[in-house]
Amino acid sequence: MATPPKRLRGSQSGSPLSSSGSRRNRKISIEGNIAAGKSTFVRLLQASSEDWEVIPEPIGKWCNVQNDGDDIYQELSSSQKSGGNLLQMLYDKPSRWAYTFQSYACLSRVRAQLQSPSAKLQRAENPVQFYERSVYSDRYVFASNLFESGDLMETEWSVYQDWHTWLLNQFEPDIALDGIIYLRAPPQRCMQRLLHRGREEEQGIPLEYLEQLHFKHEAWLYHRNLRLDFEYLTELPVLVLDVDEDFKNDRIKQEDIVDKVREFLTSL
Ligand SMILES: Nc1ncnc2c1ncn2[C@@H]1O[C@H](COP(=O)(O)OP(=O)(O)OP(=O)(O)O)[C@@H](O)[C@H]1O
Ligand SMILES: Nc1nc(=O)c2ncn([C@H]3C[C@H](O)[C@@H](CO)O3)c2[nH]1
Repeated sequence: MATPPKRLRGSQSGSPLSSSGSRRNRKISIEGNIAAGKSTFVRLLQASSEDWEVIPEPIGKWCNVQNDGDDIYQELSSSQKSGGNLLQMLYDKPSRWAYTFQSYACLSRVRAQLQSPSAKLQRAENPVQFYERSVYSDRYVFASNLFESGDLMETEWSVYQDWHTWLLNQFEPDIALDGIIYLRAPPQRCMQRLLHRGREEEQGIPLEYLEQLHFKHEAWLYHRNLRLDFEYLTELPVLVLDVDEDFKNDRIKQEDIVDKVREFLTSL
């Protein structure tokens, strides 16, 4: 069982202090169903404070898998190097690609959660890194759902959970979150936004899939009755924001949302 890292608290409204006395960077994950509006929300956050940095979901990497960084591939042409569009492969044939996808998604999320703050953030008074999803949604929403729908075999699910627990325990406290913001929207609204956005790989997604993912998010972050293997997660503060309504073109609603985020950060 993983326990939370020991942290020193700073002033009531400021960022906690690290053991060296400097302001400690806080890590917040933004969770929510497909097309709930996470990217839209993080763009709003990014524009709201110089102290806030967003680490987007590495979907570009999943849609164009490359053998980068490995010397033995240097001689290959770019088409030989390409591993293809893993997101498309997953949606076309989940039973074949679920395990590969979850491994790669988790690897890219560990990398993202270990990313050092930018130079600008290092100078910030109250630095906060916002992640679009986390190593936890990888497992407790997506992989778990793929297992329940029969697309991850029992052995694959066991192997995935084994290395997931081990890996995350190795990297704690560096990847531990300080809080989660759950963007909550009905699956029908997500479907509407998904179709409106028109990402090619997602056009065959049925409403039923979004309903399953919604159910997983609700159990984990709203009802909070999911069994978790990382002890600190059960106590982790969660801010639930209803994003059913359109706030894209409404400044007052946007300011209200940002105020709620500030208040949440102050409470951590
Ligand atoms: N509050 C909102 N009201 C109306 N439309 C919205 C709202 N939030 C997002 N949208 C629109 O819905 C679509 C999906 O939004 P977005 O790409 O931000 O979702 P996402 O949660 O990041 O998706 P994914 O899960 O695929 O990463 C976009 O076309 C966006 O413009
Ligand atoms: N199976 C699966 N596991 C994940 O960990 C995961 N994370 C994101 N996604 C899918 C949702 C969007 O289509 C698209 C962009 O969010 O990628 C995932 N799919």
